[in-house]
Amino acid sequence: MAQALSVLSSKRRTLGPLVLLLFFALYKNKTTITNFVQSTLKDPNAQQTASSKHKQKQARKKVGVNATFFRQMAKMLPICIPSVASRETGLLTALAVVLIARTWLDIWFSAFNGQVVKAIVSRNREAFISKAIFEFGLMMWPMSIVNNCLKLTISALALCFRERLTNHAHNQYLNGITFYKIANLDNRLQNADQLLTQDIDKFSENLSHLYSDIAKPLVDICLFAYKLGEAIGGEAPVFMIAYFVMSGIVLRAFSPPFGKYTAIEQKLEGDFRFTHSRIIAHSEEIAFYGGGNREREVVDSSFRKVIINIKTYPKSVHSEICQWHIRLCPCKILRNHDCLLSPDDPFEFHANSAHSLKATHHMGEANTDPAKLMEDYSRNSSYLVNLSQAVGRLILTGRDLTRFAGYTSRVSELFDVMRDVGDGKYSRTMVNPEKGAANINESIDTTHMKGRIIIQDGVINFNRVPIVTPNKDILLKELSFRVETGMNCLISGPNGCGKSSLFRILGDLWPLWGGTVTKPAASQLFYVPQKPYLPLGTFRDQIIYPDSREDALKKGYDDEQLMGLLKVVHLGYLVDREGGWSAVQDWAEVLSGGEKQRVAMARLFYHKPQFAILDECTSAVSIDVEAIMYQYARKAGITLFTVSHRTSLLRHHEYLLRFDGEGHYEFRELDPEDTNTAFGFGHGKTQTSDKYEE
Ligand SMILES: Nc1ncnc2c1ncn2[C@@H]1O[C@H](COP(=O)(O)OP(=O)(O)OP(=O)(O)O)[C@@H](O)[C@H]1O
Repeated sequence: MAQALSVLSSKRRTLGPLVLLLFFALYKNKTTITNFVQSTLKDPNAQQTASSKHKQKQARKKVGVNATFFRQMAKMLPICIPSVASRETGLLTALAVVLIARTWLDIWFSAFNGQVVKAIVSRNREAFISKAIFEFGLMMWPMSIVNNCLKLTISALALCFRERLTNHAHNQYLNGITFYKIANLDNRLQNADQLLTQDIDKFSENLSHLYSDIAKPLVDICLFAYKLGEAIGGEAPVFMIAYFVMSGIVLRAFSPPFGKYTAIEQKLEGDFRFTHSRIIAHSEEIAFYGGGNREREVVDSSFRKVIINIKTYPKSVHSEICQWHIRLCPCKILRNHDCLLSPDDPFEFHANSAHSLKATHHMGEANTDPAKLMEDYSRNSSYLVNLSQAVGRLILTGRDLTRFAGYTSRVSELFDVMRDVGDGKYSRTMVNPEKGAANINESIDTTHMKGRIIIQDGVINFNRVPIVTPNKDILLKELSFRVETGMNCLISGPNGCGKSSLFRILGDLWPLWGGTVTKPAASQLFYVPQKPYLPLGTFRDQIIYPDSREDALKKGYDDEQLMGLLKVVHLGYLVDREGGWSAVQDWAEVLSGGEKQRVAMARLFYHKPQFAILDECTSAVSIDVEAIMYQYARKAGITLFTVSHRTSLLRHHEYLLRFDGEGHYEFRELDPEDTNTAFGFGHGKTQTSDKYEE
């Protein structure tokens, strides 16, 4: 009874933190309260704002420990732990063993503490030396080994999770042209690079910690509660656990939406990183324009958003309240509890210890030996502190779990988008013409589209194919033409009329909305853009990309053969200049614009496809070398589609496909002398860009 009264009196002290929490919750929810007051006063404007805000809120995804989180985890966990016989299961088991060992050592340490205190109080020199020096010295070894094993196992587990998730993500991201679709068709993900690198890493690290953060306190609670029950009866652990459960519920109810904050934080970090990546990618252009200051504004503004988000987010205030309420407050209460008197006050201790232990000692008669009482005090106090810390840690893990939900939401969205895009579904925000300029989110399922593809060698045939952008803008209602091997075709038209779009449809980058496309297999179509892509690797890799050296040798191309191709494009000098075929450089920086375009043409000759699409890809090449390259292509049996405004190219083509930019086109045989109609001269929108011909 005395104990119960004491517990009640201690409870008063918990009101302080609860009041603080209430204020904190009111502060946090002030927007909600304002909305509530406004709607109660029936202000129509306020109501409208509240309703539109509500719609916006609904539209925004809720990130937290909810049903969605558990669904997402149910999909992610099998990726992280693929089977019972996996490395991860082994590490999880090892971690469980280490955690139990750690708790066992904590229990040993609590008992040891008591014995050392007893030795000091009873002035037993021998016991003190054997305990404090020998036993403690001996136990330091397993303690440090267990602690290190704990850290090592957790980081090994995080690494395994990261490896699994990253491999899974790479398999999906680099499967076919998923990476292109994510960047160009679907606009749900911004900065996929941040998701694939940082977010997966953070998710893995948090997941591995979460396991130990949940498992360790649970083991601690069971063992320390049992030990404490044995020593002083069941009331103290029961009261303590009840106190913490209540605190947990209150803290959980009033805690800020950590999951949402984490998701926003990661997105802003991704945007910030993107601003820097752009500076690296476009350093030359920015330097020529002297755009350093402008870029600085962009980078600073992005960084400011990151900082403001972190500062606005009352993480530290909440964390302090939690720490105080959960860790320190109960310890203080329990220290003041009548069974555990202040050791600073030995007289009071002596006077009250017998009564206290009698009241709380489960084992029956209290011992009045001060040394024994001191030992019990020290050991039980240690059990209590450990128990309180374990329950406190478990509750704080709830907060970490909410933050973890933020990473889970981002990584899971990455996997969802990759899966959708891989299945031919994409979603994008489009301008809704019926509702002014309002943006709408539209999901497009390309698997239900009516377009048909027929694979056939030696021909490209478009039969009533609409040219439609991913935004569903119709550039051309129907396009029909047929080109067979040997019929080079020039494509002309004003900017933005859909020339490149035609090839995106031909190359399966964009969905086919209707009609029939007949074309050879993908390996027999080759695309050469105006700005050629130069991969990481050796100079040889630039010519044979995406083949490896082994592939090239299998096709009969050794370095000598490759040199033959380089000579066709007048680049034979480059091999010596750059240090040989195996030299590795940042080729995009080292080569000039014309050299890059000629490397791309050498690559075309190496692959020798049936058809090639040359999209303004010789704009920086001199006319004489350009002519040599076109003649070589014809000899090699490569049929060309050329997008260009250069009149010098007319003689290399037999057919013309001309768009007028207003939804019309013509397909006809080409008269090499007829430069006016070929390029639509006189048409307001058409322009030439041939700097070499003047
Ligand atoms: N990923 C995309 N999403 C939405 N619209 C796009 C996308 N790419 C291009 N477009 C739009 O499609 C239209 C046609 O673009 P396309 O690149 O085919 O033009 P083009 O005829 O090749 O122009 P240019 O001669 O300037 O290269 C343009 O209005 C462009 O804005």
